[in-house]
Amino acid sequence: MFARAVKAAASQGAKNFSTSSQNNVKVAVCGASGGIGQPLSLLLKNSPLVTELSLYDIVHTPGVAADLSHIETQSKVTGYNGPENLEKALKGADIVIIPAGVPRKPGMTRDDLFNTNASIVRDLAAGVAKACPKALIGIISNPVNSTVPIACDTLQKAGVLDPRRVFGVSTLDIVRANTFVGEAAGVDPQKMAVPVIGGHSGVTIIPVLSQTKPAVNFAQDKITALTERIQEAGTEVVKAKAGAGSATLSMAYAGARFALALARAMNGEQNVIECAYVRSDVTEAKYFATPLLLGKNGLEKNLGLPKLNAFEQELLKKAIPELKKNIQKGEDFVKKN
Ligand SMILES: NC(=O)C1=CN([C@@H]2O[C@H](COP(=O)(O)OP(=O)(O)OC[C@H]3O[C@@H](n4cnc5c(N)ncnc54)[C@H](O)[C@@H]3O)[C@@H](O)[C@H]2O)C=CC1
Ligand SMILES: O=C([O-])CC(=O)C(=O)O
Repeated sequence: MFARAVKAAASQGAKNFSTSSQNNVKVAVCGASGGIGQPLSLLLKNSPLVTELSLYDIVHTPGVAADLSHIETQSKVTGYNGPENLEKALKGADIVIIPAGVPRKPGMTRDDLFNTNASIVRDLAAGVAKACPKALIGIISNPVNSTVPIACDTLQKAGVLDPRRVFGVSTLDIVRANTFVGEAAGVDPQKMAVPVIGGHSGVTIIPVLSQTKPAVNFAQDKITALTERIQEAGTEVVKAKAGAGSATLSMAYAGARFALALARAMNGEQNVIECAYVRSDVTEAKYFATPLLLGKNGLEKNLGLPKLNAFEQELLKKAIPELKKNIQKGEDFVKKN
């Protein structure tokens, strides 16, 4: 089952950007004026799968919306500025993607963003609970390991949580793994499918290089180096941007890939598979990323843990305590606030 899933996923990265449209799909982007929000909205505007694009931010949204609305694709673009307009922005949304919040600067961990981003994600999730409780939600804002539990518990407090509809977007880890492993193996990265499981920070990112499709055969020191590069790839970009933020363009690509996978599944396409960070009982951690079969209501079937070799089992052992700590921190925040 898992091998078939990974193979199917291999063809999906490219497909996401080219499929023709069927049903109406309204996507709301919260944080639409930011470094990720703008190029992500551009990619969504360029997709025939999206029929309506609602842009929300606390600044600059009218300008971003006016700009995008001149692009010669069919979707309608609207812009909403400020918390008083949040519910209007979200009304009728089928998919809500959240890249709102501050990014890292060199020397910071993703967890250092918690104090600012926790309340941003909580307030946006509360808006979703009121305006579009059935929407599928993709959370990009860091620290994802904690912001997903925050969103879930906020929806739970409002009495509308359906855990199948809430996803932490870890697609950039898969995109990077496909690129780095493809480059090392001499395979077109678009044809590479590397499962990446766990969470979205440092040791919680677990690339499963023993289960790539096509299979690759590297010496252990190469596997260790590739694993560490995938785990630290976000920091690689933060350092290279030298104070000007973190990954935005590759994240916009990854966010669009994930949002359009949700849209394709909503439209009834079969066998749409992506890894994402969700409420899970696959490991001891209450939230965990694994390959997921997507359907009309979001998570249709969790495809579970891929087969792990001894090296990957050690990675999993290191990830679990850190994940549990990050999850607890998010849950405590919602209890206290
Ligand atoms: N999941 C992942 O793989 C990745 C996650 N990220 C995270 O995405 C987030 C955004 O990053 P960037 O776009 O580079 O930051 P940015 O600072 O360029 O943009 C953030 C946007 O959010 C807006 N915003 C702030 N508070 C808001 C609120 N209450 N409601 C709506 N919008 C609000 C800001 O006005 C700004 O336009 C960061 O937390 C970053 O760490 C970044 C890269 C990858
Ligand atoms: O590293 C960061 O802060 C942004 C991020 O999550 C990534 O690029 O994977």
